[in-house]
Amino acid sequence: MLNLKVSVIGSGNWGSAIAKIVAENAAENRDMFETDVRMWVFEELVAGQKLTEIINTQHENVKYLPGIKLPSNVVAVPDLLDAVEDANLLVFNVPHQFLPRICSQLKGKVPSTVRAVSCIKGVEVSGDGITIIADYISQELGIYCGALSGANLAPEVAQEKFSETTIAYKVPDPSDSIDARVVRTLFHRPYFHVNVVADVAGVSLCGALKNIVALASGFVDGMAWGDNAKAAIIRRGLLEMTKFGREFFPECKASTFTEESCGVADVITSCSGGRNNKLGAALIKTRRPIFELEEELLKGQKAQGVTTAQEVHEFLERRGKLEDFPLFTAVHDIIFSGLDSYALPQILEDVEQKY
Ligand SMILES: NC(=O)c1ccc[n+]([C@@H]2O[C@H](COP(=O)([O-])OP(=O)(O)OC[C@H]3O[C@@H](n4cnc5c(N)ncnc54)[C@H](O)[C@@H]3O)[C@@H](O)[C@H]2O)c1
Ligand SMILES: O=P(O)(O)OC[C@H](O)CO
Repeated sequence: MLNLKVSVIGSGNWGSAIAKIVAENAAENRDMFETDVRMWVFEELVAGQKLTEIINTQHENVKYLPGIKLPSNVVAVPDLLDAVEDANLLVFNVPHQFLPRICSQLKGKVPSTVRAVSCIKGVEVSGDGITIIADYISQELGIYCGALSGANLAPEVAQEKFSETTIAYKVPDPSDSIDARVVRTLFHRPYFHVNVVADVAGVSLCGALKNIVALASGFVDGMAWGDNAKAAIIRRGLLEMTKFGREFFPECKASTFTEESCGVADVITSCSGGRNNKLGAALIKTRRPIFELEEELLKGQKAQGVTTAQEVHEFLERRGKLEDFPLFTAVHDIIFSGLDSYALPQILEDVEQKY
């Protein structure tokens, strides 16, 4: 009996869907996990009632994952430190811009034997440095952290429609009771197939960078340019994603970008039904400020590509590499500098020979 206590940090669209999966598996694998799964909720009032109370009584996150019944062993907890107390395994799942504050609250309060998996799609940039989220969590909290990322639109996963995902997890200590088998057991479902690999950097970068590509594919939708243009954006986006990985994270495996769910598959799904794609299209159609549109369209959910495009742009600029990533640069400039999206073919043509 391992009796591992699992806590999910985050309760948004994906946070709630992942808490559902983890709770289903905790209930079915009592030899490995404690049945109750705590889910930290950033407390807010919904129609005058605390969201944690609604989740714990109605078993539904009515704001961020409406229409989906959560298992009764998902326990919503408003206090972050209460949510992680005595936990053996932490599952991080918040929009990445909120992570630094969460980590600063947890710093020094989590034993080094605790293990973590990050489901967050983003990066941390400071100065001319860039850090994948799993490493950021490891550095801030002094614990090992792996990464989960895949072609996983949360509403479809929550409705138990078939999808696949990739988990990068390298057991940090051979004596660990939390190994790849335990991690897979926690996340794998008949409708949610998990493949465990070792490439934490590759899996993390795929998840972060595809959101920039999805914004560009939204621009294509906004201009009604059709499927050929979208395929071109996907191709160029994948080239820039792999080039970025090769150049700044040489430990990445090329096969992660092509063979795993977190790679090509996630680019395809995000460029079809994702929030970043939707926001990119709305931007081109309205030319309204992006964060205003995000609030209006997503109602509290976040499109991570916007902040990631800003962060990646800042990093590339400091490194003098903007010209080597014309699509990433154009996405930033279309959102923040008023670049005309109709210039995309010209921009991409000018640099074609660089690949
Ligand atoms: N939604 C999806 O389909 C999906 C799928 C795969 C991966 N992801 C990734 O998962 C991560 C989490 O996304 P999500 O969809 O669960 O979130 P979301 O977009 O639904 O964001 C809303 C969440 O942010 C929280 N929040 C708002 N203000 C906050 C604050 N100041 N501090 C802390 N939390 C605050 C809200 O309480 C809510 O839980 C992201 O990196 C995202 O890219 C999302
Ligand atoms: O809705 P998006 O654009 O945040 O994408 C959601 C998931 O990352 C798709 O895998």
